[in-house]
Amino acid sequence: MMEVADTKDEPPNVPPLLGFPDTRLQILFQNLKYTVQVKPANKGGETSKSILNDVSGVLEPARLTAVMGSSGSGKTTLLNVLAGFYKAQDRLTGDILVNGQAVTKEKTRRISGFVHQEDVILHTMTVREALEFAAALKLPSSMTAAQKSQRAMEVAQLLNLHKSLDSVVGSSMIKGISGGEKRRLSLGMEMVTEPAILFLDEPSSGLDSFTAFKVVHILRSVAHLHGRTVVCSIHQPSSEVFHLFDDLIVLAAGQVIYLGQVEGMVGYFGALGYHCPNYTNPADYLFMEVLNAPAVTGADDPEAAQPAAGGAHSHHLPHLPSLPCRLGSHGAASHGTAAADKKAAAAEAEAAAQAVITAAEAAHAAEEQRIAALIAAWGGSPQAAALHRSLTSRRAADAPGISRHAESATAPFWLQAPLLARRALLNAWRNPLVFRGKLAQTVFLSLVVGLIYLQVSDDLAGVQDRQGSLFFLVVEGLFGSVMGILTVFGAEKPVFQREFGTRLYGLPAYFISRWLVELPSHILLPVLFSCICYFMIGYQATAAHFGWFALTMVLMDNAGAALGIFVSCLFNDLSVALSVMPMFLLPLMVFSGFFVNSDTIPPYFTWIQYISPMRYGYIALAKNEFTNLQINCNADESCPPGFNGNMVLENMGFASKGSVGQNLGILFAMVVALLLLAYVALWLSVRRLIK
Ligand SMILES: Nc1ncnc2c1ncn2[C@@H]1O[C@H](COP(=O)(O)OP(=O)(O)OP(=O)(O)O)[C@@H](O)[C@H]1O
Repeated sequence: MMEVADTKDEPPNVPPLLGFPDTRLQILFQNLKYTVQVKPANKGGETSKSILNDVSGVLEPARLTAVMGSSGSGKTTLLNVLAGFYKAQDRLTGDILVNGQAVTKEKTRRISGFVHQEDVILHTMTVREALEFAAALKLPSSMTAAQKSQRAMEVAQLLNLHKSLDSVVGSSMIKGISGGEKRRLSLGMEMVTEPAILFLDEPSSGLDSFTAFKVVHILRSVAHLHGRTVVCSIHQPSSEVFHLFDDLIVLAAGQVIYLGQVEGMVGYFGALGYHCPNYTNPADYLFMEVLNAPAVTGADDPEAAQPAAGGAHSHHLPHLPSLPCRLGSHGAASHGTAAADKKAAAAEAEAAAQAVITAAEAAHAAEEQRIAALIAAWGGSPQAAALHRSLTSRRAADAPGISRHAESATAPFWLQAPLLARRALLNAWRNPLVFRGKLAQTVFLSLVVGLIYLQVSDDLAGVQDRQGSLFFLVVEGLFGSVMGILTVFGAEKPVFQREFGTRLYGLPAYFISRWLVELPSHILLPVLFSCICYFMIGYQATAAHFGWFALTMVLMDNAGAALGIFVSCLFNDLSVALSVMPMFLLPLMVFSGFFVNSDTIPPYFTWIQYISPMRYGYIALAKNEFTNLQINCNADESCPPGFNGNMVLENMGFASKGSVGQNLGILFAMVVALLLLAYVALWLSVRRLIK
């Protein structure tokens, strides 16, 4: 199958992509079996599901290989397995060798690029930015920024994206580039480096036939001119596109039914009795005649229900009984006759429906048998025997190994972090509603709380107002920021997971840059909040008191943000994260010292108060406000003699709970701990992508 025999013209205007070394990698896979654990809906326990079964083959460098098969036949799974994108808990047996060398998932990722079936690109980026971002991070550091940028533009030109360079990618909410342009952009982001192996899962889906032809032609050139190993899963290509491929792997029910040169496919299945009519697209023939039996075209046509001549290829549905077609009876029929008629009609309809079900089941069983026969035919074919001999001899032959040039570069942290920070800033800038929403919420809530507690009195009623307002502020500081970040971070997580999975950047650079970009808003907004409500409420009016107050609000906001990131990392689904958030927040709130005096908390719940940021925030605010506060009780209020703020703190159980500074120190440590937990949770959520 696999010598480089090129009889087709290369497309005229494909520039040589890069002066990258001509590293040629051959992938050999033998007896691959891949099984996943599935939890059937509405049933307990897990069951194993076999997806690939005894799949063997070879993918040659400088060849363009198509993987074809019906939907669900295992094409995506085969590409994922070969490219190292599968979960550690799933079971893969068999061998995958690259240039004769066994490879880890991580190594495979370093020597290959993968264009996934779904395009996941940050929706606020423009086409230019997305390509330049990929080029800046993936191309070697020996290239200058200008060279990387030029490379990105070359790829844009090649993929006909140059007219949309400044359009944003867009999302379901924001109109951006078209689906086909998005597909080409995903391809371009991988092609900037021209990896030694390029896997593409349905690169032409969503493209018109001319663009699909152009894209596949480019892939063919990349393979032929630069010695790359290019493998695409593809659905129903046009005849022109089909003939651009060199080699073909056909899968059915997770097994190989053909592997060889594209040109040999029709002859192979023809020998099995699947005749390809003249002037038919071979890909259509494969899908319509070989992979799927044609349905009955006319149930009443006796010829259509007969097996095809030759017998090997008889796969029509059995003749179905025609359904009764009754017109409503108008006239003089008696009630009794009508009821009997109705009953007979119902019985007839039921029998007909049953016959349809039985016929469908029989057709399904016949179809399974037919596919099993195709699998067996391939297993016993001389082509498969030759392939196995060749695989065995190649394994034994001196393996050339993988040249280090084949491994794509990973940008260092100092390059990744600023690029990610810049992108996050641009993202925030282009999502102004998020910031405006937060600003409006800050101003609105600070005015509301300011107006509710406007100029608290210094009598006993004022003590209650101070306690209530301080607790409200602590809760608002945490809740507001938790919810804000949970939605933003949760929505962005799929992009991070995809980019991290394709080794665009590492977790430290992403996490630190993302946090640093978030940080200013988690400082400025709580300070603004404090400025508005502090003086409206009329707390102790000294610079030191205000300073501690604002610092507490900043730390509460940051604790909320860190908690929000932590929870959004724990759950892959944003709606789950949102719905479980109260479960985290309510206990922290209840045991913060406002609802239950901290000295009277039941012993089995005491630990919760120590992990509640709201507790430390509330103690800090209460101490800041009540320490040495003069309270002037009215004549009608029953105050103990010498009643003052220090006695209020005694009553609240806070007198012995450390100074304002100490509580803020603990709060700061909690913010750091929550950020570390969030980092670990994020790492765990993506670990399966690389382990
Ligand atoms: N993690 C999984 N859990 C359960 N079933 C899975 C899993 N991954 C794949 N499958 C099943 O394995 C089969 C092959 O899936 P795969 O996505 O590889 O098919 P495909 O040929 O690429 O299909 P399509 O052309 O529709 O994309 C399907 O029946 C699919 O439902």
